[in-house]
Amino acid sequence: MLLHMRGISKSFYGVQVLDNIDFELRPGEVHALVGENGAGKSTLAKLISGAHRPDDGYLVVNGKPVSLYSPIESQRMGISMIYQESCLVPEMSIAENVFLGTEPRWLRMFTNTVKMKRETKRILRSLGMPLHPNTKVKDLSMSERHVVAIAKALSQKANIFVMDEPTASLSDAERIRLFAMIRGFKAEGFGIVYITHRLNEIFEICDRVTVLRDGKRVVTCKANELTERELVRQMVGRELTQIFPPLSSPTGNELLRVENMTRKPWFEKIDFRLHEGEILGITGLVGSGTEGLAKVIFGEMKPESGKVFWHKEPIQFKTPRQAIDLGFGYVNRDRIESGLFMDMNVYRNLTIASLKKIHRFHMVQESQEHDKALDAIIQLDIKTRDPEQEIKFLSGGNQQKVMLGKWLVAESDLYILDEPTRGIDVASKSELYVLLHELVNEGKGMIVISSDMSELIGLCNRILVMHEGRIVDEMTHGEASQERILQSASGIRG
Ligand SMILES: Nc1ncnc2c1ncn2[C@@H]1O[C@H](COP(=O)(O)OP(=O)(O)OP(=O)(O)O)[C@@H](O)[C@H]1O
Repeated sequence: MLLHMRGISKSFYGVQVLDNIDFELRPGEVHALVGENGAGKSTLAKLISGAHRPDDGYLVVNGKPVSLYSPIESQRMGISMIYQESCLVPEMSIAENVFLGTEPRWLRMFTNTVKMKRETKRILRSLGMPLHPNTKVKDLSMSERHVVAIAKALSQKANIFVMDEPTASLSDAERIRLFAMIRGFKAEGFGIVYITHRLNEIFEICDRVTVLRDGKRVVTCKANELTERELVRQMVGRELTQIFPPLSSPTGNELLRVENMTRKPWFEKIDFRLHEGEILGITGLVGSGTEGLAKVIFGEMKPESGKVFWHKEPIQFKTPRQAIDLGFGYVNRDRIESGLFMDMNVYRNLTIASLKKIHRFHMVQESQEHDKALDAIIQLDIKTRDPEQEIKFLSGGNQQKVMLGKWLVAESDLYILDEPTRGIDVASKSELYVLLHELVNEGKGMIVISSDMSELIGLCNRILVMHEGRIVDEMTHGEASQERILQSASGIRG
């Protein structure tokens, strides 16, 4: 057994987050860890990687009991936590990142850069990605950064990898490459703890699955012993029959019009309209221009040319503040950059875009602020011990809900949502889809940018597909299929 955990319990400020958990990892196994937002998955992962110490229970790693519970000890024992790109220093080269903190020495004094580069090159080759060790991490794509994070783990001679939502920001092609790499690790006898909300991945790559619910282990079994429906029932504790609410057709007036909009190198000559009551989906492969388009509409980036009309009146934003004042809300795909203030409490993060409305004599009306924020907490079922809690202590999925909640509190009229359900569990997703429908039924407009094709097809009235900065296809809800979207996004059709 590579990893053996028995009777693990953990509380934060008196709130039990993990309760008597048993978990194990065998050589050559990918063991999925799933559950709703806040179920305790990341906390368990942090216990394995030594970032937290259990209140009760014990861990045995590669046959040795863990005593210190520190990241350095767990690294020495063969564990590596692969945090997407966040553990890398963008300004440093690949080789410097791979050996950061473990640089090979020459005469005990000087860094042996030649050895460092040679070793980096060898590891990258073995991973099937022959990047130059001198390349700066900031110049790499998301999946290349991922490979560097894995190379770093391998350089530390790890045989247990903990991956927390590793495919969340990867394209389809990048995901396939990661899975090939994981299969290689299995063949070497390495073990992987794999946390995901994408349930189809469990059947594709995982051998066993453990479901957590409210900090308790509900079941551990072979992945092929469960159907997706049963898995969801175990996670949620009830049957979840319909994910998407029925679509109503938009009948409203034109809300937004984008005309001949260009911002190179992101996109060119973009034209589209959005109506009251409409959910417009926009999709494309990584680099197709969808992210830049959202930023330009929200005033975060200036267009080179083109016009935007709001209720048929031309508008030109100098700052996002002007967009917010006009009723625009924008959920950025990157949670770190998104305008969440990690050291502020949940209340303030939810009301930050609406403070102008709840000011009186230059003072924030606290009771009004709390009232509005609590509505959003209830509507989105945000799991927080106390809304006065700093948002950094919320689980990832619950932070994502706060990003959306901010625009509910602001009572926005246009929602630009870029990957809005990233990191959100399946039950919360279905509740969120109902909420989005309620908003458009009130006459609001919504642009949903998503790489999840089933989400687009289930949720949107119309879908635009972008390829290399241009809109290459447009389809109604009835015309949409995964095949057509994929073909258009790859430039095969249109
Ligand atoms: N350092 C901390 N201090 C206080 N509470 C914490 C801390 N870390 C986690 N929690 C709480 O523990 C609970 C479990 O969080 P955890 O991040 O493990 O959930 P998760 O299953 O990974 O959720 P998600 O799917 O949203 O990522 C949450 O209620 C969270 O707010």
